[in-house]
Amino acid sequence: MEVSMLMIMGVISTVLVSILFVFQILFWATPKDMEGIPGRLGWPVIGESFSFISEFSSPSGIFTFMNKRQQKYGKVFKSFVLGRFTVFMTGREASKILLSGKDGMVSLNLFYTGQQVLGPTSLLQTTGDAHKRLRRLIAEPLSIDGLKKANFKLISSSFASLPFKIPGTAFHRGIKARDRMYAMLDSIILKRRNGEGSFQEDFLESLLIKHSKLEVDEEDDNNNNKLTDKQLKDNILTLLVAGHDTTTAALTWLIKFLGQNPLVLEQLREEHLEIKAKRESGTSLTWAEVNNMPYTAKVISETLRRATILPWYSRKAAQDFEIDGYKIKKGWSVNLDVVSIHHDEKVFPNPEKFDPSRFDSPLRPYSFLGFGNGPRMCPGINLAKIEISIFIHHLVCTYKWRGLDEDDSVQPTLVRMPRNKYPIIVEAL
Ligand code: HEM
Repeated sequence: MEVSMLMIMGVISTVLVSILFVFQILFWATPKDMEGIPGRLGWPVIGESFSFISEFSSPSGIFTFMNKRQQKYGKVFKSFVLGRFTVFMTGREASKILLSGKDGMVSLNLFYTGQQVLGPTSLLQTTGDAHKRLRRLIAEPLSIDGLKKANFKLISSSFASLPFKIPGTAFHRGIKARDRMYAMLDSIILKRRNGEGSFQEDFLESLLIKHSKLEVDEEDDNNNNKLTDKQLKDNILTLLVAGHDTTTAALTWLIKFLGQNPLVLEQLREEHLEIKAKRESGTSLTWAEVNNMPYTAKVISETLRRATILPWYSRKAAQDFEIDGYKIKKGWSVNLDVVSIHHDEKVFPNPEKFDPSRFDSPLRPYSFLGFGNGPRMCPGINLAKIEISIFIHHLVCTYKWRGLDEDDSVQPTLVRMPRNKYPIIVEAL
């Protein structure tokens, strides 16, 4: 049964893809409105996706792809990548317009597969006032005050790229993983509501106590402060997905950059050994200590600048607007090229160098976007910084390490990560 279903679905998909292919070859052209935007679309159907993906995995990452085209066409150019007509843009002006979300100018532009896996009430799928409300409710336990109480555990989940829900595909596995996560959350929520098991003061508990209700009651004045179980589950999943790969990638790049920059490591270690020396032996790091690690904070920012873990921020124009003299039309996919912003020589001289002292004095807004900016700025910023700071403390106080494979290529996934995952040999100091 499973095999014949598979075959039928395979044939249907092949026919559909072939029709799409022929259609695209026959009618392949820039959408009329986009003609005024410089740039080229590349081959029918695939556009410039091959060079996009192959340059994505090169040591300088997507920067080469962007830089070549910016030299030729300027800060705003069009392309066709990963199945979409897209306008790429860079610079502080573009960041301000796309990230500040002023006047509802843009909305988030998730791929179809991401939309399916995350569920309709995820923070990433809502816009405008609904988004603001969800952020207020979901992000509160992630604030510094919330975190002081919480013991938030991150579990991995998966995203997929090709939209074929056929057994064996990444998309299918992602949907299955999502369903397993929902079932797990259902059973945990039920147990907690019935008071079964030991009480746990964690992120889920704080959401359940404060916000959860079984159904939205239109008559209830407090409605605005409550979440249904569906909204709770969609958003816990969203936080897990958004928080897991980003944090692990940041830690991997951090270890790589520190290994390659012994002077930075030495200065970082000094900061942490000093903190450790002042602490009574056997006690844990305190909030006051984590909040007073100035050099560590700069090392984290420089890691996020140099690695640019999320290399572009994707939006959909919610209305017509103009940027650098080009008219952007409602419905277009517009991507902010963050790698170029983080490698702008005027703001970050010698941009390839790993140099935390760049953050000695404050930068102009929208020059550094490690956690984004505006209404969609990362709500996990505090949690991520705390996790990384604590990790650094134990790492540099206890261990030394060396890289086993200095291959510099990058994994071609949405979250930038060294392709070899940077294996190391660790020894006690
Ligand atoms: C080093 C780790 C992290 C980095 C570099 C990072 C980076 C970012 C960036 C750049 C954005 C904005 C993207 C855009 O404007 O399109 C973002 C959004 C987001 N991040 Fe993070 N993040 C990290 C950790 C986390 C953690 C730990 C969580 C959850 C606990 C999290 C949850 C989210 C969510 C839910 C959004 C979407 C917010 C919205 O659309 O309103 N992130 N992150």
